[in-house]
Amino acid sequence: MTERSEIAHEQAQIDTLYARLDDLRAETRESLSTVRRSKVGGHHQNRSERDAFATMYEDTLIRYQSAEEGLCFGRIDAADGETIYIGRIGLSAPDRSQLLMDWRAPASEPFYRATAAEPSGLVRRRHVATRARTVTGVEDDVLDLEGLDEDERSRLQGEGALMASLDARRTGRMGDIVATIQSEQDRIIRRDLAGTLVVQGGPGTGKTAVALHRAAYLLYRHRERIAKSGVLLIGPSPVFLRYIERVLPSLGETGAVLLTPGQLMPGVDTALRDAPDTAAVKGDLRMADVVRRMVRSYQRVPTEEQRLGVGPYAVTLRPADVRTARERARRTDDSHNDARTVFVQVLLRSLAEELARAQGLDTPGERLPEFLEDLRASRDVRIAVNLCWLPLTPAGVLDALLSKRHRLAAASRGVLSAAEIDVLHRPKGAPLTVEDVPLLDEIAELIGTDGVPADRGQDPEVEYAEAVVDMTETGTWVSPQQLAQRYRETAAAGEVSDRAAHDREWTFGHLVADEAQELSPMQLRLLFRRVPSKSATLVGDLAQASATDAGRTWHSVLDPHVGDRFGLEELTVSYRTPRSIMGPANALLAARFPALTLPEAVREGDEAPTRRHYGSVQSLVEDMPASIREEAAAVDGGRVAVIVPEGLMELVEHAIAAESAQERSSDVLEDVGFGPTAIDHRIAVLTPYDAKGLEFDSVIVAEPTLIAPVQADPTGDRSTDAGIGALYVALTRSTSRLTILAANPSVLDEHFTETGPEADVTAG
Ligand SMILES: Nc1ncnc2c1ncn2[C@@H]1O[C@H](COP(=O)(O)OP(=O)(O)OP(=O)(O)O)[C@@H](O)[C@H]1O
Repeated sequence: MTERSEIAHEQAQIDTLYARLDDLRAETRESLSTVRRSKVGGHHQNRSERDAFATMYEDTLIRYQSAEEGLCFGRIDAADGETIYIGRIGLSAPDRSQLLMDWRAPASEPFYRATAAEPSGLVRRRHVATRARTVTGVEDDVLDLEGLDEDERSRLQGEGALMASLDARRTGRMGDIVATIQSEQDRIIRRDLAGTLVVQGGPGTGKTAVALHRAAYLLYRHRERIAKSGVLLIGPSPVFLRYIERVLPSLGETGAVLLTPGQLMPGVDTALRDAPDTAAVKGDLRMADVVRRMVRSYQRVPTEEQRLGVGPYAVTLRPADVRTARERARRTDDSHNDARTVFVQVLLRSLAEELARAQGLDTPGERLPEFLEDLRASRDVRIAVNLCWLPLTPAGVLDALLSKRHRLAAASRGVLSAAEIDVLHRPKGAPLTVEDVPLLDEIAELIGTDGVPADRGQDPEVEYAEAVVDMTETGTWVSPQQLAQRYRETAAAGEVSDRAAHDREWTFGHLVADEAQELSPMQLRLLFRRVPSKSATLVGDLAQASATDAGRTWHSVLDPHVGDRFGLEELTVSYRTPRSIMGPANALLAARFPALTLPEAVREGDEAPTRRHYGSVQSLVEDMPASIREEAAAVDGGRVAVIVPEGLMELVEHAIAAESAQERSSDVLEDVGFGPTAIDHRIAVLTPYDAKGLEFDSVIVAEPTLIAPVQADPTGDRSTDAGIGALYVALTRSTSRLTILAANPSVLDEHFTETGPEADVTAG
């Protein structure tokens, strides 16, 4: 058959599938309206049954809606003549025969795994490309060995479909890759739920894509086990979470909670980051000891006896009695605030004996309750008891620890050095940082209370629900408010996000952590507390770590948390960054990380990277608007990132604002974004940290030496390679164009050729 007749054949199939999808959607909408109409009145059980049905229909509708674009993207033909169509969801005909197989079903596995060398019982795999509901092309991989030579082409499956998707202009948001998952990725996506899995891979190897598809896979295959407890998804920054937030809804999945490490403690939402030396100390596991000692320091035995007034009488508080009460309380093994009840009970009992004696009695006897009440009413007693065992809040303890030097020194004695104590010390009431969150959580664990008032700016349920509704275009039938309300009320995804926001003790069914190389030991300790089963997927790249440490391995990172009980997979092909950029970027890294496999780019790239020299930082910044316009024009509607060292951010913002104020006609500089919503704009100006995990058609990196300083290090000690990871991140964000603007020499000089003198116009 010719390609045209093949397309016509597949069009007929696709038409049948969409017709079935339309029928099912109409049926579900009808059922949902019926349930909603009958929603008034009835007793509690009826109402909750109706709510359960409404929930089910809403979820089903969201799934159907999310499947509209690219409903079916392939088919496999088995050697025994059976043909299976593969799609975003499963569909069956009214007679229950299978029309379309969900990509996550076991029967779909060969679509992703089969190669000419190992055809998995297939003779052919076909990729079907569609636009809206129209078939635009078919591409076949012939898998029958008889029909093929030994051929390396089998390593990349569906090469045409893959390349088309990789070459497409970026939209600012990550999309799913169901149609073109590669076999090394599929193997990871379908790994068992149990245990911890680490996926190491260079920039653009699909770690984020794999992590998200794995979450969707696990929610599908183990819905019973993990949908109720949910999947916790951690990403490095708010802008990153915004970048990926549509992928799971586009796969029809809503049962995941997306948080940054600054949001892991209920009631706290911070993106402030400590300086690297402070962050390193706060992230060290020794801090668990320090905060434990700090909490215990609130359980004090006075050095002397004290006289306490109780109405007209006086009683003596004796150190020995306090010690006995403290021991009894500590023996309960309860947390500080819970054990305090026992402490107070035991201590008040002994004070009641005193009070009885003060009133001429041998023992309190039947008047005990009355004596206890008198003791509780005494201000002296209340103060004395609190001084011995104060009820605590996590924020209060942390603030005292970090702002009171003597307490910090006492809690850290023999654990931290004087220099480490110095970098921790800060003024009272300083705002909370991301690195404080695991400390707060550790304290909360020890004192047994959430204690922190809720302080989330926006309602996370409504925000998430909006993304789901927007993504799946279900707005006509389900409003974000309805969905968010349901999230709050039902045992579905929403309860999970609600609990995550309000209940520190909620435990998740699975953890997915992206950019896991950024997680400190204390952050990992917190995360594994949220997932006691240790069922986790951690994806990251040691070479992209902000804190460069060439000696760090995944074993050293995970040893304190799971020992050596974790699986390690490696991804080696960069789908994002072309060879023209990946080559020199890898060269920068190769000497520093000899143990790491640096990724091979799958695409050649048409554009050589550019490095421009300026006479001064000022001329570089002044020329920035022109550089941006040039790149925006070159990618014609695509996305541009300007990656700027933190120290230059203000200057750059100013230069762009000044230029765009002058410009009258419509100009790309009017569509420049900063901060967490930067990616909603054609031009995103980002710090190297915020650029983590993102990708753009064109990337401009400003003054690299402010990201990774050139070290004059005669000893050749590579451990001083600060910022190399961050610079590697910046360089590898591009899918096609890279421009480096530099006024000063940088570590890139030896790897990226300077562009000719015509670029040097502003040099002075
Ligand atoms: N099998 C695939 N089919 C189509 N596109 C893919 C595939 N695998 C990866 N990609 C694309 O490659 C790009 C890089 O993927 P991703 O962001 O997941 O990489 P990463 O390893 O997380 O990168 P980084 O470490 O830089 O954050 C994305 O645009 C992704 O959609």
